Amino acid sequence: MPAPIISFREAAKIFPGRKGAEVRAVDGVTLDIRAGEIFGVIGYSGAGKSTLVRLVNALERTTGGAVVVDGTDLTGLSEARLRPVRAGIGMIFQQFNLLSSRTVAGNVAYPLEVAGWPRARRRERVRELLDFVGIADKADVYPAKLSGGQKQRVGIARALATNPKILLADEATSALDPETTHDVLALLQRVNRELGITVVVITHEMDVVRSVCDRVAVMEHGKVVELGDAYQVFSAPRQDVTRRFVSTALKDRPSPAVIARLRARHTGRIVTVGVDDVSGSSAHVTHVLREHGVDGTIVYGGITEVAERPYGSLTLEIVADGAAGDDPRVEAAVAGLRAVTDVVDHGTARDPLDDAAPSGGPTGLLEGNDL
Ligand SMILES: Nc1ncnc2c1ncn2[C@@H]1O[C@H](COP(=O)(O)OP(=O)(O)OP(=O)(O)O)[C@@H](O)[C@H]1O
Repeated sequence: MPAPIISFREAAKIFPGRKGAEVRAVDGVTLDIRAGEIFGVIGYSGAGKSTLVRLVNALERTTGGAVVVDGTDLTGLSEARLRPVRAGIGMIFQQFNLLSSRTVAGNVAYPLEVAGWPRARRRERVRELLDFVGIADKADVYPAKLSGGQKQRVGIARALATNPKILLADEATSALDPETTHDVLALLQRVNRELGITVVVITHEMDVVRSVCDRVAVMEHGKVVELGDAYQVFSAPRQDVTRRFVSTALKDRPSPAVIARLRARHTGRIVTVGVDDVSGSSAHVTHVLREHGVDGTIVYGGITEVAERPYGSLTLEIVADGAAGDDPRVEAAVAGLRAVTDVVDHGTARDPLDDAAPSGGPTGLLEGNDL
């Protein structure tokens, strides 16, 4: 297992609040972020995500516990001793934080000027960075003339200028439309894979975690309440807060209202089956239906990717001989499906079932998206 590049050890940040009350923004977090991964921190507003990540570059100092970055314990370090640690960390922001009085090239050159790079090397490096992020043609343009996606590319180029080992992305795509979000996330993936940079992504969007994160920590009230591989967290969320986030990113499960409409529209047996790359691949499902001599028509659902692996569910209307009504073959097919994947049996219009509990396969079923 790769060594951690960032370790939180019972890390705490308590702010003095109003009327002597205190705000426990980060409340005893113990967590390792591994070198080379894309790590997501997700939580609702006020959960403590930004504060946690600001402890990494000491924009905030801990009030308890420790944060160790690339082997250096930041606790009590002087500003001078923090400087080399900070030089190894780049950061990008939701609002981009570009200097409006400087051109794109000027913005990217800024950290190099601060670090004392000579002019010729600066020029070369800026060109290289703008090429990497795909906006070489905008070098002489001012930020006001750029789209949000282009501004974030400048932010990324600037953050990478001095070759950091870690990139902190604080809601970096929250101000962007879905298509631009996709492009910027793809760029962050290249930063991770091609440059070997550890990326920490703070977000309130589970879709961001779904598309790029290897692992994820879910924060609530300053604490990490769930931690794991993104795929595992999606397929078997343990906490309510995590389930709520997961259901915002996976729209494949029919809500009770949708199930009622499906039952009204289709006379056959309505069954939702999980699809993943371990147990319930759609090939297995098709095979079971054929084996029992029944037909399955897809009436709802979707398969997407979580951490680049297939995940989702299909809701099927299962009938034997094209006829509605009880048939032992349908019953046997549903039992057969339970042997290969997780199944929720919604029954039929005449005989509805409310089989909300997960059953069958190895992973827990997600609950409906009836939020
Ligand atoms: N400088 C500060 N002084 C006092 N309280 C603060 C300060 N910074 C953050 N907090 C409080 O700490 C808690 C956690 O804030 P934080 O910004 O880390 O949460 P977050 O999960 O990043 O939320 P958001 O997405 O809204 O920024 C909140 O209650 C916030 O009001």
